[in-house]
Amino acid sequence: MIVEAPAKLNLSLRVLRRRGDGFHDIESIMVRLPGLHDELEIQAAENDGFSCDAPGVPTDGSNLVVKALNLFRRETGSTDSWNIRLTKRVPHGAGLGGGSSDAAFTLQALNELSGNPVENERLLEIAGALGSDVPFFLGEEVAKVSGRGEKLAVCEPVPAMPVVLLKPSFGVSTPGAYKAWKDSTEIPGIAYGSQAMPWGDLVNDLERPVFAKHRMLAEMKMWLLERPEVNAAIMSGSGSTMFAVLESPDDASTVVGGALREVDPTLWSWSGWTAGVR
Ligand SMILES: C[C@@](CO)(OP(=O)(O)O)[C@H](O)COP(=O)(O)OP(=O)(O)OC[C@H]1O[C@@H](n2ccc(N)nc2=O)[C@H](O)[C@@H]1O
Ligand SMILES: Nc1ncnc2c1ncn2[C@@H]1O[C@H](COP(=O)(O)OP(=O)(O)O)[C@@H](O)[C@H]1O
Repeated sequence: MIVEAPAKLNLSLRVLRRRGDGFHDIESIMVRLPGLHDELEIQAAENDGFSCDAPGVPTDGSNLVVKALNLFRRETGSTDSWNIRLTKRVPHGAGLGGGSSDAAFTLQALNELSGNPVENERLLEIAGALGSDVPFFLGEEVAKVSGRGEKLAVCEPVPAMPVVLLKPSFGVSTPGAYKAWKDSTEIPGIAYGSQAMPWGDLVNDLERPVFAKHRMLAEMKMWLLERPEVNAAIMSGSGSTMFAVLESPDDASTVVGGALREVDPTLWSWSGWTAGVR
C-alpha cells in the first residue's frame, strides 16, 4: 500500500498555559497542505524492514513510523512483519508536522491492512500517545485543536488559501520553543499581533520565543509583510517555516524569487494551497 502523509500549517496557535505535566494547553486552527506530502510504502513481509531517504531523520526506534508500528503491535498483539519505506518531502524540524503525519498515516494504514481491528476512537488515543499533533492527521482537513493539541473539534469552514512556504536551512526544536515561551519577550519593531483574515485571525504565540533565538525569522516575516503580493505572513507551529498568504497564486514565483535574492539564497520554498473550501 502506498500512502501520502501531508504536511500541516497552524493558521492560528495560541499558547494558554504551562501544565503540570510539562506540556502546554494550546488552541490552534490546523489545516492540511494537500500538495506537500511524504510517501509511505507499507508491505507485508517475511521480516521487518524500515528505510528513510532523508539524512538527519532517524531510522531506528525513535522514528515516529517505527514508534507507530510498535504501538500498533502492542495494541493488537499482532506479530505480522512489515517492510516500510519512507520517502521524505516535508522538511523536518519545520513546524509542518511531517513526522506526526507519517505516524498517523502509518497507524491508519496498518489498521486497514490488518482488517481494522482497532476502533477509530482508540486509534485517536494511540495517536495522541505518539505526539500531540498526531490525532489531527486522522481527522478532517481543517480542525480546531485544544488540550495539548490532541483534542479535535470541528471548525468553521476556512477557505483554501494560496500560500508560499519559506524555510531556512536550520530547524527549530519544538520542546525548546515551548520551554522558552513563558519568559520570552518581543523584539521591538516586529509585528506579532493578530492578522485579521475573513475567516478569523492569523497569529502564533510561539513566534515570540522562536524569533528571540532566530532573529532572521522575524526579519523574514517583516520582509514578507512589506510585499504588495502578500496578505499576511506568519510562522507555522514552532518553526522554522514562515508562510505567506498571497493575494493570488500567480504571485508565488515573484515572492519566492524576491526572498531568494533579498533574504536568503539557500531558502527551501514551496507554493500551493492550504486545505479548505476553495
Ligand atoms: C508546535 C506544534 C503546533 O502544531 O507543532 P510543530 O511545530 O511541532 O509541528 C505542536 O504543538 C507540537 O506537537 P508535537 O510535535 O506532536 O509535540 P509532542 O511530540 O507531543 O511534544 C514534544 C514536546 O513539545 C512540548 N509541547 C508539545 C505540545 C504542547 N502542547 N505543549 C508542549 O509543551 C513538550 O515539551 C513535549 O515534550
Ligand atoms: N518520520 C519522521 N519524519 C521526520 N522527523 C522525524 C520522524 N521521526 C522522528 N523524527 C524526528 O522528529 C523531529 C521533528 O520532526 P517533524 O515532526 O518533521 O517536525 P516538526 O515538529 O517541526 O513538525 C525531527 O527532527 C526528527 O529528529
